[in-house]
Amino acid sequence: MPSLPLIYVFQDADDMAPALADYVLSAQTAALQRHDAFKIGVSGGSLVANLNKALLHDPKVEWGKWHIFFADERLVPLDSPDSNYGLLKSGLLDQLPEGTPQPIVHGIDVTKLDDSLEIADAYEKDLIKSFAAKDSVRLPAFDLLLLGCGPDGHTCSLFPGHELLRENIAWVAPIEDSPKPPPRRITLTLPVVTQSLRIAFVAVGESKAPVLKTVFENPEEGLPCSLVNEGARGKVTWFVDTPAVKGVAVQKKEYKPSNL
Ligand SMILES: O=C1O[C@H](COP(=O)(O)O)[C@@H](O)[C@H](O)[C@H]1O
Repeated sequence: MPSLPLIYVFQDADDMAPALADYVLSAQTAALQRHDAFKIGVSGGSLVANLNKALLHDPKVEWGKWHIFFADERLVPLDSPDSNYGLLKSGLLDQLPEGTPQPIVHGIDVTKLDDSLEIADAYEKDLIKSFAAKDSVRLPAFDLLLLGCGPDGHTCSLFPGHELLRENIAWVAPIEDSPKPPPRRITLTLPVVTQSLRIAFVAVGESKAPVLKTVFENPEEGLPCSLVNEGARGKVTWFVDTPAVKGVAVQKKEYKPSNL
């Protein structure tokens, strides 16, 4: 089992899309064989546009069997431009061809927006129910977690140097002081992230190059993305484009389609 993350580099987002689709579909196949459902966690941000390119017109995606959770969510109304739910809906799900079976999307309880702890606890209860982890001791294992990497190295709403990086009891935690607006959010915690069966980061564009240099060349700095690379050894794949790794010393691999 490889201990370093696999890093696939593509010319640009369009070039990346077929490989990303293939990777997601192979996770979907494995999940459907395992439990006839695909339990996937997604980030917001730039990831959604890349998912749109990869999956929107792919007939092999069994949307009706998808259970979509959020790796993190901002505590804002669902129709706010800051909502990760809203972004996924407008940026992908609303564009699916008419008649496409709809996935089950696990959003936050927006009636409790002023109580971040209550929202985090309710989301955790949803995970307990959805993953049948009744004793709430066994961590939920997403079939696939698709993550972004912020320019500061944050992923989910786990920010560099933040105390939440040490959270090892809660599965879902509130954050009231996110350095990136909006400040109030909930996030999966690191133990839940690294428990996932597969994790893929998607990072596109030159603006990601400085942070990816630190993530890959100086993992000892402990940026959240490096902590995921380390904590989920052997399960992490990066999909990046050439500008995102300009000047970064990484061992690039060529993507081999899974022949689905
Ligand atoms: O605030 C957030 O940012 C990260 C990174 O976003 P990106 O646009 O730089 O890719 C995102 O993954 C996370 O879900 C979001 O809440």
